[in-house]
Amino acid sequence: MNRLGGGRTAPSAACRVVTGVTRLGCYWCQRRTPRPSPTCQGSLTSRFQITSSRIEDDDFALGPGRWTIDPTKVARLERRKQREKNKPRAQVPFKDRVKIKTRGGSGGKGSISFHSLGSYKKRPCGGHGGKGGDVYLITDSQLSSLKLERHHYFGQDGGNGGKNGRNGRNGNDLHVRVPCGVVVRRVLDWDELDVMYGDNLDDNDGQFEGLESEAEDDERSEGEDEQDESFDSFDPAQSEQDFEEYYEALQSSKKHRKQSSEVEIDKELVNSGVRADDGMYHWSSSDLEMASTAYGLDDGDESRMSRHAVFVADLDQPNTRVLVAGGGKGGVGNQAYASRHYFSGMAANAAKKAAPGPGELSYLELELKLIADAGLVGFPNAGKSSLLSAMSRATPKIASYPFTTLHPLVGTVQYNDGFNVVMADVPGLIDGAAEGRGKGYVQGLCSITDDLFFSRDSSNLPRMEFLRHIERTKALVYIVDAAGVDGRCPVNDLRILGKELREYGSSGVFHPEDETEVERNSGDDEIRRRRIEIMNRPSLILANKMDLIPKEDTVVGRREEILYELSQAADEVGIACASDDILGISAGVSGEGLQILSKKLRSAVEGAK
Ligand SMILES: Nc1nc2c(ncn2[C@@H]2O[C@H](COP(=O)(O)OP(=O)(O)OP(=O)(O)O)[C@@H](O)[C@H]2O)c(=O)[nH]1
Ligand SMILES: [Mg+2]
Repeated sequence: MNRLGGGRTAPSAACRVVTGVTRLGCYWCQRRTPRPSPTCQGSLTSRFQITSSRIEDDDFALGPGRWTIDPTKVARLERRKQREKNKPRAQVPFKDRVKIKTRGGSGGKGSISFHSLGSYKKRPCGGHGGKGGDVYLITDSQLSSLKLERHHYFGQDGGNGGKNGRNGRNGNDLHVRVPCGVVVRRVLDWDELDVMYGDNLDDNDGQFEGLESEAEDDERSEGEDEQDESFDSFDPAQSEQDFEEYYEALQSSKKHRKQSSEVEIDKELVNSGVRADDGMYHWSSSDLEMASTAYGLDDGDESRMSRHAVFVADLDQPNTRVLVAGGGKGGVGNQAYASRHYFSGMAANAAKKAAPGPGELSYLELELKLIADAGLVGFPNAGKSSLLSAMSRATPKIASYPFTTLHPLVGTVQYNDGFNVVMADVPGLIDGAAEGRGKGYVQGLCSITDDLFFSRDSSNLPRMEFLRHIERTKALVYIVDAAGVDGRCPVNDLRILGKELREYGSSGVFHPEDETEVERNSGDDEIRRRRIEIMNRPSLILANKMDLIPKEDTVVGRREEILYELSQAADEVGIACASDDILGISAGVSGEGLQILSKKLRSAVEGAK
């Protein structure tokens, strides 16, 4: 094969891609400098720098004893490559709610095998299966969107046990990267609630494997403890009796486990609703009761039941992880019974226990609540995105039409001493936002309301969901268009913004019945508190587009007048803001007032700590 991938034949369809070729040689003899020879009639006509370009057959003009590449085609390829290089990097599409399915890897099978040689002949020697890999969610501060690669995440299966006591390898754990600020909820499905409440526990195949494998573990350790038993004192009759007792005990323990399945919901353990040490999820009985009364267990509406979700974790710190689906336990190899059931027939009963445990399956709802230090709140076209792009390295879309920004975006304001303020730009608010009016993120909301897993009523107006992205901010930055480019009055705008946020904070969008009992008592409580205190946060008020108001206005002191009126309006609606925190700026044109703004922003964020 030569560099063109063609050997001494003409380039074929299978060998068209030329990768990493820096210089073309003679097609026939591959020499850089073709020499006339009896075997080579070729001559080099052009030299090009080509990397990972696609060369078509018809690029080769094979003349008598000569070949060439169409230079215009190569130049075109080069230009295309350059264009692609200069293209702005595609932004990861924003998503703040996602539903995923996770399953831990299955355990490996336990092996049933017997020694075939020497004094150990026929003695059981099957190794145990390896444990299945777990699935974790781990936070990554580099990510800002919940746009995940897949919707299904499975841990690796454990390896099977082998002969001669070789245990299977454990499956690898899987870490799913999510941005910071993700609230994880686990969807309770019909089956799970049925198991908790229903009488038909025997029909629930596979519900108790976890428990069985725990018992297997106990027995495994028992078996291992007893491995020192002397084989000289082995009595087959006694052994048979032992085995019967053992089998009976096993059966009764299984029965017991099934009967006592409700004991699994340990009332003491359950307060947090997160995974307990035994690897199982526990829910508070009140939570389950709430589910049963809310949806009615007997009405047979499975889809409605499946919407009940339980709070699992609030991942608000970077590099924290939570186990969402545990791997199955490995099957027990028959070496565990080596001492107890010496005869192959008896040990072969171990085959029942050699089956591996399945990995845990869980359906999760992930909800991203951006964690920003400051949130930008303003009407469409006020200049929020312009301000974010002027103060940080974020590249939001800026345009003169309203609702340019349809999903939240964060940027970082960097200070010389290393201090950072993360600022969130959210879609523009309008009058009635707290009741659900507005355009921001409507596409996302439609998909959410259609979603089986969310208990939102699609007949209602879509809520201003993106406001929850400013729930976790420490400070708020209100921004109004001081020049009134769209014919708006900045002072009136501020009044409306204050009113909408107040409504959102106190009742409005906030629906306590959406919260589960566990959520109310755990991490999300903090969010509720913050939400209610939304108006008490340190705030700045910015009058943007000051460049459009001349300093020497015909109306004397027009700029000062606007700032004064804004401070009056802030007092009226109860925005926590001192008079010197009301600034005139020009975010998109002259950049005036941005320096003082960065200082004020820092002190507001620091003051809120
Ligand atoms: N004259 C002037 N125009 C500005 C200034 N800041 C922003 N603009 C213009 O105002 C228009 C809207 O700016 P954006 O930053 O997209 O406004 P926004 O608040 O993000 O708007 P939405 O995303 O639609 O909510 C753009 O045409 C900007 O060029 C400014 O300081 N002076
Ligand atoms: Mg915008």
